Amino acid sequence: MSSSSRAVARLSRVAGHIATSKPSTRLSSSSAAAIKMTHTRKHKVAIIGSGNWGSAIAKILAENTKQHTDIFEPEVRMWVFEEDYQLPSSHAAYSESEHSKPRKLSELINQLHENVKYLPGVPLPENLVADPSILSAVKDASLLIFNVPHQFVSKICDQINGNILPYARAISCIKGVDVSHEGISLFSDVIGRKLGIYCGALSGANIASEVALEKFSETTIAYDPPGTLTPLPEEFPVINHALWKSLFHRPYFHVSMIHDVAGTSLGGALKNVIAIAAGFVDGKGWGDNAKAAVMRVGILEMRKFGLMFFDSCKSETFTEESCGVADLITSCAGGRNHKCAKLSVLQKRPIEEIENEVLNGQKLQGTLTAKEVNEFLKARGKEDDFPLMTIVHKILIGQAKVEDIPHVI
Ligand SMILES: NC(=O)c1ccc[n+]([C@@H]2O[C@H](COP(=O)([O-])OP(=O)(O)OC[C@H]3O[C@@H](n4cnc5c(N)ncnc54)[C@H](O)[C@@H]3O)[C@@H](O)[C@H]2O)c1
Ligand SMILES: O=P(O)(O)OC[C@H](O)CO
Repeated sequence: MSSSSRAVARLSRVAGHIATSKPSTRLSSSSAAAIKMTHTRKHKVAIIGSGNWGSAIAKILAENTKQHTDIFEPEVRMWVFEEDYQLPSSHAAYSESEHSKPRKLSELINQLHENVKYLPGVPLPENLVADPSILSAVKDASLLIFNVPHQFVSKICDQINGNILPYARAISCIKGVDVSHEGISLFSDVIGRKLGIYCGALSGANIASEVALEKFSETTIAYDPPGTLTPLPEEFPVINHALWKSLFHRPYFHVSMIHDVAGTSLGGALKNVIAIAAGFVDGKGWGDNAKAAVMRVGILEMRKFGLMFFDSCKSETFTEESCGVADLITSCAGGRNHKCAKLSVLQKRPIEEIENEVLNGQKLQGTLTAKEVNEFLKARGKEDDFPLMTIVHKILIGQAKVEDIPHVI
């Protein structure tokens, strides 16, 4: 084992996340029936985050808590990073007396049942309550769903540390990695370590706007808790694969449950870097064959990265699950990272300028991830093992050109 993978394995153990070689499980859509009905308490669900994906997932959660009231409290709290928002006069609910000035986004969401800024045009269930106080949002929640751009996670965990149920369990829907001088960590591990709870991961080929419009897609949830957690009181329904499936699965959003948290998280994080390369190639107008070459090399580098640095990572997660190759394909076709990279080539402008101009407050994850992954690889002398991810970072910082991409394919 290399020194870096030893360091990573140490970090994983500190986080209490030691992967096993358990096989993946695929559950039937009637998994709610598989949950024993001997409990007297129900799970309360909170979602931390209300951006584009945060709101789309919150909609799913609220639909399912309303449907499975034997397992879940119907009300879902959604933490909103508060901001003022001016409702456009073209909005159907606009009234001169109420909306002529900017209003708090959380108030608008609760009044209109729509996240008018980050998921406009999509009705949200009325049992979804926007909450600008993070402590109030997570209070008494036994199921915590983290869904914010990855750069904000650490601070959020610091804010809620000590204010959550000790037996809560979490799922991270975040696509990114945490790089520090100690090494690289999955956000599921960061959340678990900072809060002293267990956190699994959800990731898949899931463009938020499509999921929100209930166009069919599938996703992967990885959940593999160690046996050393603060026990869940017996009054609650047990938190297992069947329970998570009841919370996330919809007729239009199919869930595959597996145990490989590292592979699931890394697929979502690293494809964002490859999607930038695909956007560069499309910006140049090199065609679908060139983009396919980028995607082929991209999935190989993603898998190599996982297997080299995370002991628990499984090859098949990248090739067989939605969080692997399928997410890479959709992101290289219709994702924000691809779109902004393409526009930056077409308009010959930095990608950050494009991000600020066209995303209306939504955040790219690939630019920061390219930098973070490069820092990690460079410190270990491994840049040459990952030439595509390395060249993307160099193009972003002006040390290479898009024309250099074919040389690393
Ligand atoms: N949008 C998608 O299609 C999609 C799909 C799957 C996964 N993801 C992943 O889900 C995660 C969340 O993405 P998203 O699309 O919901 O977010 P987003 O891109 O819409 O980002 C905007 C959100 O960030 C919040 N924010 C801004 N500044 C903040 C701060 N200082 N502290 C805390 N929050 C702040 C905003 O209030 C808003 O809720 C990301 O890791 C992303 O890669 C996104
Ligand atoms: O829009 P992107 O590039 O952040 O990608 C969105 C999702 O991750 C696609 O699965």
